[in-house]
Amino acid sequence: MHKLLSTHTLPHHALALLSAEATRSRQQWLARQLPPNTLIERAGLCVARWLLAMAPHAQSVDVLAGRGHNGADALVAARWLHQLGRRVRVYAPAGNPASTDTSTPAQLMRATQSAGIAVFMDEISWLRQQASGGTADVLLDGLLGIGISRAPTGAVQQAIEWINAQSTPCLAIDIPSGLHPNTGHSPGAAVRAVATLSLLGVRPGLLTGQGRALCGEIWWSDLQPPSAAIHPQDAYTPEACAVLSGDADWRAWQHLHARRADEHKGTRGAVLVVGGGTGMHGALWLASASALASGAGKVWACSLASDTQAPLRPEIMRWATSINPNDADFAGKVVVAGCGAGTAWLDAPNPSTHDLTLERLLTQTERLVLDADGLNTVAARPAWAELLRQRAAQGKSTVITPHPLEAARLLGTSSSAVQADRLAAAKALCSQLNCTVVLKGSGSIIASPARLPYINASGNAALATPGSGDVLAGWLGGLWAQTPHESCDVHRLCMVAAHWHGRAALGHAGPLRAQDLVEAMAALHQAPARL
Ligand SMILES: NC(=O)C1=CN([C@@H]2O[C@H](COP(=O)(O)OP(=O)(O)OC[C@H]3O[C@@H](n4cnc5c(N)ncnc54)[C@H](OP(=O)(O)O)[C@@H]3O)[C@@H](O)[C@H]2O)[C@@H](O)CC1
Ligand SMILES: [K+]
Repeated sequence: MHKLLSTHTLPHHALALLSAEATRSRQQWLARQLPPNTLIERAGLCVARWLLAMAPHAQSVDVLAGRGHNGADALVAARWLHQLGRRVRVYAPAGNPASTDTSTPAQLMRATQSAGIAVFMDEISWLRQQASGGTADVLLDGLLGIGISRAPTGAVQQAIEWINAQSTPCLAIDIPSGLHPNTGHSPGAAVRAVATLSLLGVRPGLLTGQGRALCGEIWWSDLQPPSAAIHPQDAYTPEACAVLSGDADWRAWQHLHARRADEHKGTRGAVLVVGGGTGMHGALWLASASALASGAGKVWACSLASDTQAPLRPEIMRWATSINPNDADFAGKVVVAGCGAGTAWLDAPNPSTHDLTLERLLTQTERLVLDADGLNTVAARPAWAELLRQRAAQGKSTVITPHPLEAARLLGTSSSAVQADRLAAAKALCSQLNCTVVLKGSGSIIASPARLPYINASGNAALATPGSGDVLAGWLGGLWAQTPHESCDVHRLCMVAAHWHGRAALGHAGPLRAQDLVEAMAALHQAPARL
């Protein structure tokens, strides 16, 4: 049993994630090699141990069991907890299985009743029992697992709503009931747990969309005895559908790009940030300050408005081709474009103010991070979307960093449709625009052509503040500028930048204001390892 994620901890290593379908095939593969019901018995014992470790004080446990195998896990756990002297009550809202039902969950239900555990089959008797017997110390959610096929209705829906109305903490078996294991979307009512124990691997839905908010702390178990040959749970598992980022990749980037004693600013790359339309200079300055704090050697900021204010940091150079004619080409620079750009590129730009039209950036830059209003502009101009799409074939690299609404505009759909399946949306954008996509939001997704998507493990609601996305775009541009072309894996680089961004918020109750976020990220630069 391993702790994967909490408000104060992140996974050390990247972890391969399994879809519900891949989990089922793994389950069947394991079941064929073991005596009947071994996995369910292991799962139930594992859940009981976990509950006792999470709530050692708990003397009474209310177990909610559905009619599938998630409920079966709950019933095995109930039996163990009962044997260990806890007061256990079971509520099975789907009712008594038919006497002719020989399925494992039905057999376990009969065994639970024969073991003398109090089992309630209807809501009225359950609520009466609550009123007379008092509340339990902890709730165990085994209503629905990865077999969810629709939004919960009827007695199951009511049981979910009952759980969420209690002040008693709820621990979820495998997945909070009602949450979709692959998408992280809940089509209706879903349990809000304080912790979730994922079984036989981890599904992506726990880690993106509503998953992080509903799961609480995330734990997992491969259900293998310690001596067993473990099915490899690393980033190279062939059945994986995505990979969760870990600290190790982030640390490795820092190790590989540590500053050597003989370096100077010219060896740390150059970034040009373009944005800051009228009234939105803050976004430009935040992205520029972030690129600078990431370690980039030279940072220019180009404002798309004429009423430019002083930059946030004196180290940042102002870009105007009339001022710096020698710097007027993009060679060797990473360009971060769009932060606070507003509609500057759609309204006919004034060439005397700047000559950085979006068309020019799309056709001439070698390495481009397109953010915010740069994306809204592309969404509004199909011809520019086509220019973006063609960049890969011309050997130019592009990263786009949309939030769900920007992604929806690019895909011609709604943000709720994007949020209903974030992995699919990121992959669709990636293939539509032939570039790397960082889909922001809870559990950011990084998708690149022909690569397994990453889900970012770090980050929390402290980052849900204005300017936070500008900081990410600038930091990403800064890291990219410091990574030599020949060794640059842009997909991985985006994961490192997103992980770094979220890591700065670890343990913050929030809100983390964007300027403070830049400083918090800068504080995470690490000294090179020593002997
Ligand atoms: N088998 C094993 O060896 C192992 C299994 N494991 C465990 O099994 C879990 C998967 O079990 P599972 O496949 O039985 O699905 P599960 O999630 O319990 O529910 C299916 C039932 O719910 C019903 N139902 C569906 N949607 C509904 C809705 N919205 N509202 C109401 N009802 C709804 C559905 O009914 P139906 O759609 O058929 O009408 C069906 O009766 C997995 O998450 C893990 O905990 C692990 O311990 C490892 C070993
Ligand atoms: K559950």
